[in-house]
Amino acid sequence: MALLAPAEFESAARARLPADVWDFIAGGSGAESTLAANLAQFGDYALRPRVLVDVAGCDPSLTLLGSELRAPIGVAPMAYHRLVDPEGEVATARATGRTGTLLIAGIFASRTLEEISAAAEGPLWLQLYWLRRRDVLAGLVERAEAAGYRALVLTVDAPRIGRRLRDLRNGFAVPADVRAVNLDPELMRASHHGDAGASGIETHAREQFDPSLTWADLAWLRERSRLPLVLKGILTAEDARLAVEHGADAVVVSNHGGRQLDGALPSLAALPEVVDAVPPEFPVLFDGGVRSGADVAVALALGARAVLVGRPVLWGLAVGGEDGAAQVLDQLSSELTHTMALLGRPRLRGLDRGALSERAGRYR
Ligand SMILES: Cc1cc2nc3c(=O)[nH]c(=O)nc-3n(C[C@H](O)[C@H](O)[C@H](O)COP(=O)(O)O)c2cc1C
Ligand SMILES: O=C(O)C(=O)c1ccccc1
Repeated sequence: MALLAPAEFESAARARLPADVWDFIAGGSGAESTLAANLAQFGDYALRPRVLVDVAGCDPSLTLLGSELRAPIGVAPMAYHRLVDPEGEVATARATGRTGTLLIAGIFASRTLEEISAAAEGPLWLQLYWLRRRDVLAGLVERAEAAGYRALVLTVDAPRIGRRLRDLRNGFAVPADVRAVNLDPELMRASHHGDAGASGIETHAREQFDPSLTWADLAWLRERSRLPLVLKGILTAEDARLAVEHGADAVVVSNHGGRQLDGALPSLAALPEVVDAVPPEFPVLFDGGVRSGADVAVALALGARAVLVGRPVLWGLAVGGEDGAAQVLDQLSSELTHTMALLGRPRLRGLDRGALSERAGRYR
């Protein structure tokens, strides 16, 4: 049966993946309360459609930090796309190119930065974790610039990895044939050895991530690159202001898809305070629980400039490789256009809080 909406790819993907890989992708940290709340929070909002507005030229295109997009939609940085498809990030890059969406490749990509950029027709950004080995980080930044990546996304919500109980129970280890090929194998060794009580991912992050990173260190990264710097994992007005003060070019409101601090506020609940804390033109991106074009519209109406989508892209990739990922992205983007038309807001700028009705826990 045809899969007609992003959410319909979930069970099809699950049926195709080994149980421990499924758990790694689907899971969150702790009791998974933040994971669930990310989805549930969209239920606080309903759309307020205006009628008899000319929507003949509905247009969701935009330029974001110099990157031209056909829709305000990007693929959130995720490790190891080869866990779900043999072509991995190369397939994802072709899918974003076809759909005019953004790809944020992860530092733990399972294809080289150069292979990914050769496959990408559209804009490409690179996500980084702050490794203890700053020389390795500097090398990656240099390679990214040379390969045409257009922004750096530093993930700031992971001084250590969240306690992901599914991965601990499964003793999840990254399979030997799926590798973070942009990093020295020596740095990645722990990722491939899970056992009951310790996932490979957690051990690896404990060894390699620098938990002493603070705001003052950002200058080091700034000095090494002229690319725009995006901070991913901001959930409060206080940190949004600090991000602006320390020269970030954008932030991503995110709780890492419920995979880091369990009990953290749902991403959508944090969005308005972050938007209100930054200057009017400062780009605020959003991720966490976006599963439909209507969800995209809600996040945009709350002030996000663009949204990132995580798990649904891996579902698409697992089900149909490049075509599957492209279908998910295409569906999100055409659902958004459809929503804008029926909502009577044919322009992204017209999507504001007036498009929403808010009642806690009421609508879904
Ligand atoms: C399998 C998987 C791997 C991820 N790997 C990373 C990563 O390496 N770096 C990062 O910043 N975020 C990572 N994330 C978090 C995503 O970038 C994003 O914040 C989250 O998935 C958004 O929520 P959603 O899946 O509900 O759309 C990962 C998420 C998943 C599901
Ligand atoms: O960031 C993550 O969520 C994640 O799953 C991950 C994967 C590899 C290394 C570190 C974190």
